[in-house]
Amino acid sequence: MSDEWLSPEAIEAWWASPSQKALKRPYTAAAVANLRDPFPENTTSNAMALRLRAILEKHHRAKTVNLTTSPLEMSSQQMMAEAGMETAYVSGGVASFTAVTDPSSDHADYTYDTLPKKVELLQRAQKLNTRIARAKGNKDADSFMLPLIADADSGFGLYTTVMKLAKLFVQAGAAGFHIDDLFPGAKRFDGKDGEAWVIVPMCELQKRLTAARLQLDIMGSELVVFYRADPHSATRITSSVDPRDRPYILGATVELPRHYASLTTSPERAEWKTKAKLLSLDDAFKAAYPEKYDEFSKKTEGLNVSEALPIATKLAPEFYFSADAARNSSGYYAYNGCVEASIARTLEIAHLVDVCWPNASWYEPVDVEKYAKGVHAVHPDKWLGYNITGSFPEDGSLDPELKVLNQKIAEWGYCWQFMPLAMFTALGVAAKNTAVGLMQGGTNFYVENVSRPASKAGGKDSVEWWYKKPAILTDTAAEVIGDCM
Ligand SMILES: C[C@](O)(C(=O)O)[C@H](CC(=O)O)C(=O)O
Ligand SMILES: [Mg+2]
Repeated sequence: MSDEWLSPEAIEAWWASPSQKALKRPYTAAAVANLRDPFPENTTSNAMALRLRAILEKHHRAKTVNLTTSPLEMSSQQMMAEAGMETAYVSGGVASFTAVTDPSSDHADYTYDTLPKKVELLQRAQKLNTRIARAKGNKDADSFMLPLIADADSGFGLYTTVMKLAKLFVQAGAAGFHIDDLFPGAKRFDGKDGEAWVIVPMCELQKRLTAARLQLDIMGSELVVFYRADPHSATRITSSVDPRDRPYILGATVELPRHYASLTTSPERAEWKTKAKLLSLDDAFKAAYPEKYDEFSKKTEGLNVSEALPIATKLAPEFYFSADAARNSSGYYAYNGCVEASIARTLEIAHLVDVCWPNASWYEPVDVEKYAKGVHAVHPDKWLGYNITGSFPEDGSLDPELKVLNQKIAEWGYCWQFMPLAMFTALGVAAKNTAVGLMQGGTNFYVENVSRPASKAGGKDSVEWWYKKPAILTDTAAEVIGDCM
């Protein structure tokens, strides 16, 4: 145990260092020192996180974007490194199919240690690669180590789980992770009924990110925290408690005999939504009583929906608005997802995170540009991330736009972009060719179409794994141990 490690002054000095100085903590260095373990366990994670920080800053300054994907295992990860990719993403969506005992669509319902375990495996694989390369005399062996940016989803619970999760990621050697504002357990991808994208209130998001930051500080961690903003896709929010969510919470403006939650069929629900004329409290009041809106607005500043509603009805006794009527059978409120909501949230929490990313399952250029402008207007030095997961039109209609997409993304100020499913899908394509080839061409197909191209693809080093590559380490160890005769 070193005095320096447990000294609040040393923690403050670290907070003033280049990697940390843009962050603002709502707690003291003394509180962090009190919570520290006797010894730091951040070595690999810190080295990789500092490497990631340098990469992000380089691209941010040059107005270029670092594009990457999600490796499934050591082989695809090594190919990414050899191809010159500078970072790698560890996707929860991919893990839902490949790192669990019961694969399913991505509901982020795997255990909270699933992604840290995946990171640990990939990290150790990278280290193995590095040892092999060094044993073969490669002076640049270190370049095989890609900083891994992992999916921490919603943090899997309240602050204690978030802290445990952050700890596991540091121990596993992650360079970064992202946390979103989804409600754990409610994530769905079909979204047919508009109930799939449920976020927590602003205060809960802030607690999550503060908990993550606190755990990283406790561990003396340089890990890069990404806020994945989901409000622009959200259709539901678990609570109306936070005044900052008031502009986006929707309520019925027409009184109907039954509330939304009591309806069971999709057509009934759709009809209800049309008849209820959903609006936010402010928009509803403004539309009904434009002449009284300024007074309402002044009197309700800083109040949440339930606090502001009685003031509205005092000013206009005939006014009807009910956020409760629009709650669904899980009790969640209706939410007007829009890019403005994502920007507003990002600006509230920017001091706690290093990278901000508007999560989208499809290319929405107008919103992507708006988000970057909105965040950079206030925080010009904040790194921005971007992803596209969705499928692309097979008729090629979007191809001309996609050809210049990365350049545009970079111009708008994004320095990191990833396509989480690219490698997963590509391996499927390669697997199909291999399976069909083996069926038709037998062993000779393997030699001609797999192992020989693998040797060529690896240059001096074959990309064929099995015994050939790591054998050099076994031989070296055997030499060191000797015969002991
Ligand atoms: C990027 C992502 O976090 C992932 O797990 O790969 C996805 C995003 C998506 O599929 O659009 C997710 O978890 O939602
Ligand atoms: Mg995910």
